[in-house]
Amino acid sequence: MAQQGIDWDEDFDRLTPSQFFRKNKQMLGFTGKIRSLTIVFHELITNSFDACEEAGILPDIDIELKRVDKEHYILRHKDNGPGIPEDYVMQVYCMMFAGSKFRNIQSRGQQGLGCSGCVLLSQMTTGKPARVISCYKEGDEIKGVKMKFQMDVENNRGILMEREDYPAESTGVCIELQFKDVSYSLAEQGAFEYIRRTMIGNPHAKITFRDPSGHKYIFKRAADVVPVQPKEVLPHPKGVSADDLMTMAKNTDSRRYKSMLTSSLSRMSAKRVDEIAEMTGIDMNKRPKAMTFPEAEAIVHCFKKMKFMAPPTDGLIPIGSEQIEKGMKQILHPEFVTTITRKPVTYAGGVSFIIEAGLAYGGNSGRVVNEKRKSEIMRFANRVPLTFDAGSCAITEALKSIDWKRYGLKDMDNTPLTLFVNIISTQVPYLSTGKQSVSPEPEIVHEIRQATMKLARQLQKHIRAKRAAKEKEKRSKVFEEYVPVIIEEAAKLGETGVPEYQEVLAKVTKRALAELLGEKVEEEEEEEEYDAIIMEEVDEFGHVVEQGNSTLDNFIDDDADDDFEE
Ligand SMILES: Nc1ncnc2c1ncn2[C@@H]1O[C@H](COP(=O)(O)OP(=O)(O)OP(=O)(O)O)[C@@H](O)[C@H]1O
Repeated sequence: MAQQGIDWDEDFDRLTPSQFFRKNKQMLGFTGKIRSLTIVFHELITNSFDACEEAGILPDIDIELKRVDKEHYILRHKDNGPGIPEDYVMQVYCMMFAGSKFRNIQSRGQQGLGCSGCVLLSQMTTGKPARVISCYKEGDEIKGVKMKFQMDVENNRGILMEREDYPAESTGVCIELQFKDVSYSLAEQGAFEYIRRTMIGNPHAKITFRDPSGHKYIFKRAADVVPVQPKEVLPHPKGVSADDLMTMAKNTDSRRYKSMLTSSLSRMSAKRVDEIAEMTGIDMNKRPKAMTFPEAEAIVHCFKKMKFMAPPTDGLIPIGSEQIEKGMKQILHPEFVTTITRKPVTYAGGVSFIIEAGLAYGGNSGRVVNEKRKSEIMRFANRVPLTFDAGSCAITEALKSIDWKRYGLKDMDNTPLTLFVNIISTQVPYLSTGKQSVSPEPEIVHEIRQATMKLARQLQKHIRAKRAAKEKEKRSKVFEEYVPVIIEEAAKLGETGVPEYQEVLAKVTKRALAELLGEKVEEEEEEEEYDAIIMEEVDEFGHVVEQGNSTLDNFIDDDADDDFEE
């Protein structure tokens, strides 16, 4: 009889992270053809932005997507960032959970998965190698290297196939990957829309995109300042768990519990540690390596009961309402725009975050569906557009819970309106590794509601003022039509000449109308001008459209296409 159950020698095995994600690529966000390609754009763009900003460089990104045949594409993505030193190139692109952002710092990347996920998808769908040119500084010298490699999934590392020096003039990375079973689309969840939204949240960036039909779109910079780099912040006592404390204790260089707690946590003074010692009876002079789990639990229990100052907020750098406004004006050319950046607050007791929001109305706001403009929601986390999994997201939940009718928006769906919401945090509580939706923590939902309700009130004022102005014009016309007739007829009846009445009429109509509308008579306020349109030849989305040859062709030898014949 065949043996039942587990054959431990035969069956017991372990997966490398790459093997795990090869089996579960949906966990990296790679589901569906359109979505998969958008996620690739997302990963490469966010990495370029993070790298550029860390180095104080205004991002200038060139993307080219060539269609080889239906659902088979070559993607070239080039940035002007600091580049990746040669020794790290294959780790970045072939090793899952490897990166430089595992600190308590606000950045778009958090997990060390993005780049290698793209290489994995490319390899899984085409079997083609990745090609990278990296130009980086070593001392005062700029070095360049050109590499061709594949991912060794079984061992979570890269296999180098070719390498040569590259004559570098400036720093940056250019990666070329091939994909099958993906699809380029102009739909809301497609790659083009992803770039459009990215530009609203990142007005300091420039992206040049050549689409598969050869159209070149230039999304120009609307702001010339590199965002201030957020500082790394220590975790707040209210935000740590017993397990976090155990990890700190294992990895600290401090020699006592006391110094470990004061140096690893924010808002933790020696006096507060003495209070904890008194409450728990734990000797705070012990060596951290000796910390037991029950001790860690007791300390965290104290944290929960104690009062601390809110976490420091210099680790959070919002886009800023002025910049959001610039981004929205640049891309949407709205009739009206209003933005807000709320004060930092915390969720889960100790993780700080900031909500920012913008509302654009009229112009190119909203999305065109069946030739009609509908309202649209643009969700962002740390400036990155969240394009998928809207249903479960805190932003959707908050916006759904608002009674828009109270703000005069009776048919919200059919209003030409774009609502922008961005959550800034060192720890955005994503619902999955795909990082497409934010967990609906009550504090986050509350903040989003407060921000958007404020914007809705501003819009209501604008719509009311517009309506009143129209009404004014209508009534003015009535006065202007009838008053001259009355004056002329009265003159006839009184057998006198017609007096000069135009100047008086102008004054009277203004006053009479104002009284009718219950307003104070004031000088008309001049509308604020903005130089939103800095593009030359624009298409329906308001972007420069050019035709011509690819500029990227010279960057990587064009032997990529040869691989298809292999
Ligand atoms: N274009 C680039 N220029 C310079 N460094 C880069 C670039 N792309 C990636 N890196 C480096 O490679 C590391 C790994 O990137 P990867 O996308 O895999 O993860 P991540 O950005 O850290 O996190 P996440 O998985 O959440 O996106 C980054 O942390 C960064 O240090």
